[in-house]
Amino acid sequence: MIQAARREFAPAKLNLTLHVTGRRADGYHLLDSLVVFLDVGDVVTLTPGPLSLGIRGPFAAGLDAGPDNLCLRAARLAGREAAITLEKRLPVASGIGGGSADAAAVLRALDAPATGIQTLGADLPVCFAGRHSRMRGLGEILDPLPAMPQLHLVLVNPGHGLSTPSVFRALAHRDNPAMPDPLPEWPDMAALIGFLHDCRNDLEAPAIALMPEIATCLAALRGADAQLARMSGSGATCFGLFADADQARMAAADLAVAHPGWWVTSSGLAPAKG
Ligand SMILES: C[C@](O)(CO)[C@H](O)COP(=O)(O)OP(=O)(O)OC[C@H]1O[C@@H](n2ccc(N)nc2=O)[C@H](O)[C@@H]1O
Ligand SMILES: Nc1ncnc2c1ncn2[C@@H]1O[C@H](COP(=O)(O)OP(=O)(O)OP(=O)(O)O)[C@@H](O)[C@H]1O
Repeated sequence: MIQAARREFAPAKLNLTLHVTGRRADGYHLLDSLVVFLDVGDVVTLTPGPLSLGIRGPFAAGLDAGPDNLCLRAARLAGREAAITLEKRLPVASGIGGGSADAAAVLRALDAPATGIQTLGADLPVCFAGRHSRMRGLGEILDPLPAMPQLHLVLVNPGHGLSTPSVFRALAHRDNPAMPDPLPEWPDMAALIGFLHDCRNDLEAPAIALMPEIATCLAALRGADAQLARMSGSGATCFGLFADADQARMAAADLAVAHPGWWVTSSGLAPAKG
């Protein structure tokens, strides 16, 4: 059992790019992705007590607190007991890694080692490290990114979850080109955005085929003057990059008014980890 209470932020994960470069015999896909962490996220609090989970917050209703919840699976993997409270602020099954972020936060709060964490999900290693990374392999090969300029983001989710396996199954071409190696430096946001325009999220087209509203989200971000709009992960959350924090905040406010059923928020990057 843990000795003292711990509170841990579980930042949203964003795939600025997601290239699917192959598929293994076991059906898992090889990825090449720029992954960054945001200043929006869930919060987990652990207090001494037998293993338990309570969920509150705006997206609590969409999530089961049973034994399959990734917070409980993470604690069991670590072999530790704690009373866990999850403040669910991120939409569930939305391509921004909520479950993986929560599991990683529980493991950090328990000072658990990284051993075996990928059994909880392909996004676990990057979320556990919590560092802006180039992520390859199935998600286990991580290289820190060159210094990132500050980004001014708006996240938009159409309000329905999307299953990751079904998006991978709907992918038409599985052998797509990787990102350049090595990656260039990005001295400012313009350089990064120029680079991102030459990259892709290969899961965007299959996700749109399954949930056409994703295309509406992307069009709305572009209509709000985003310099780049793209889907994250296996969707359905999309992000727009804006010129500055004020423009991002104003675009988020306008989009929220125009689309009351959507989850809309402005965000910056989480502070870089050393
Ligand atoms: C798409 C990403 O969000 C990109 O960051 C992640 O790779 C998905 O990570 P995750 O949600 O932790 O995914 P997991 O729970 O491990 O896998 C869900 C399902 O996605 C597919 N999957 C996932 C990762 C991967 N490299 N290849 C895959 O084919 C598999 O069908 C798998 O059963
Ligand atoms: N703590 C948790 N938070 C969110 N989802 C969880 C959690 N525990 C288990 N799950 C299950 O995991 C599934 C994926 O949820 P999650 O929010 O991690 O997806 P995602 O944002 O699409 O992730 P990714 O970007 O890694 O594909 C959901 O269907 C949900 O039922």
